[in-house]
Amino acid sequence: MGEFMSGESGKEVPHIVRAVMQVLIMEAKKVMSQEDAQALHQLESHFNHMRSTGGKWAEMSILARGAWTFSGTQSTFDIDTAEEMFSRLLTNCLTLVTPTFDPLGLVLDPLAARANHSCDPNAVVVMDGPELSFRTLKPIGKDEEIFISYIDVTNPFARRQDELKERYFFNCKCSKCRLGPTQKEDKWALSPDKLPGAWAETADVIIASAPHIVKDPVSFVGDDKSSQRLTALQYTAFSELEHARRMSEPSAMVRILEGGMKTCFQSKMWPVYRQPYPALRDDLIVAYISSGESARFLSAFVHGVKRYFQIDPVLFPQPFHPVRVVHTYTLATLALWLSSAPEDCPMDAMKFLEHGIDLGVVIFGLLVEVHDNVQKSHGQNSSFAKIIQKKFEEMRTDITRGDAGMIAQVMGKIESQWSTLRAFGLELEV
Ligand SMILES: C[S@@+](CC[C@H](N)C(=O)[O-])C[C@H]1O[C@@H](n2cnc3c(N)ncnc32)[C@H](O)[C@@H]1O
Repeated sequence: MGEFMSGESGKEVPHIVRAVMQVLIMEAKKVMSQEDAQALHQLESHFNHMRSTGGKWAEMSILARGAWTFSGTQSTFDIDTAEEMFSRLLTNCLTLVTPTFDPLGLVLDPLAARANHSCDPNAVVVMDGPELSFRTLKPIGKDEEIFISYIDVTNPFARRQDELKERYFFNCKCSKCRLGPTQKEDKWALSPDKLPGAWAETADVIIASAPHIVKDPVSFVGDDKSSQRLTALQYTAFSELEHARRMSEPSAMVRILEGGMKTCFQSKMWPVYRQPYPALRDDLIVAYISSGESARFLSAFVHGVKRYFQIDPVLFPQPFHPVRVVHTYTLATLALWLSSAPEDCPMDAMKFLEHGIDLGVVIFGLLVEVHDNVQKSHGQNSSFAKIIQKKFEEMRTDITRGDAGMIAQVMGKIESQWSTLRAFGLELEV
């Protein structure tokens, strides 16, 4: 099974361009096995569909031409072949990620590319260096089709449908989409007419400056005035998420993400698990950590606690869902940091004491949970499972210090600590 990857930072040249160049060169120089080349050419490309997308294709075609030119394969392939390869990779590449889902580039695996999409998938793709595996989320019977997700399936119905249509050229009719916009992803906390006055005014200002927003099909809530206001706020919150994702500087990201979260929180319309509210929080946790500022680690921890109790169990119902396991591990790592660096953050120790939080018990409890689920989420022999095993052993040694009875004592405290921790997370208003 051939596998080619592209780019690590890719700031200058888009990953997709590097990937196309790499494939064209591999084919031209015949370093790709015949079997792989055959598997590659059998993949769906949607070339004709893409060419009919007007302005969007004009942009893509420039990138495809660039890849063809810089690959130096013009004497082997014509531009149509290069453009078709571009479409094929766009349809079939997966994002190359670390075991903790940090994006690195693109990967194309002709076998993995055969998996179709569902917004209620029975499998999830996990990567570990050069290895790619499908981990089950539900029992899959013999001859039953394996479905993965190509997009963020926690998004509302219209957004999922739009993304799949635009990028993959199909109308999703999965078990979840067949139910339409009726599921948890589409629930508002209140009906649109309950929008607080200050936010109604903010929405009116947004609409006055860009009236087309109220018809945006992906954010559309309804035609009456209150629904139009909610459409405008939903459009704005998603735009803020996209804006933050284009930033490279953590403090700029923090500012924009906090603004987006304010829209979701203060308008009172968003349940804590409705997108883009959780995505803004996820990115904010990462931005706080990336800022390297110790004061922000406590904020990251508190948001992580809220996510752990109130969001992840709704968005990822399986405790072994790899994303949920990684989030729990991130929380354990933050707690470890907070417990070991009180001199950097003198307020933290006080804050935890005031709340009756015993960080040692919390860290151990979180690590027990990750340890219990990592075999299913990432696989027993994965590098992530090995890291968890090592951390878990270190923590166990630290707790026992020659007295094996200490583990039982700590385990006995986990339950009461969990209600203290939950209450601590609930105190965070945003
Ligand atoms: C990565 S390929 C998946 C494999 C492809 N079905 C094949 O047989 O080679 C992605 C393409 O498969 C099709 N596809 C994937 N999931 C689908 C679904 N749930 N319903 C309809 N078409 C789907 C779309 O044409 C999409 O662009």
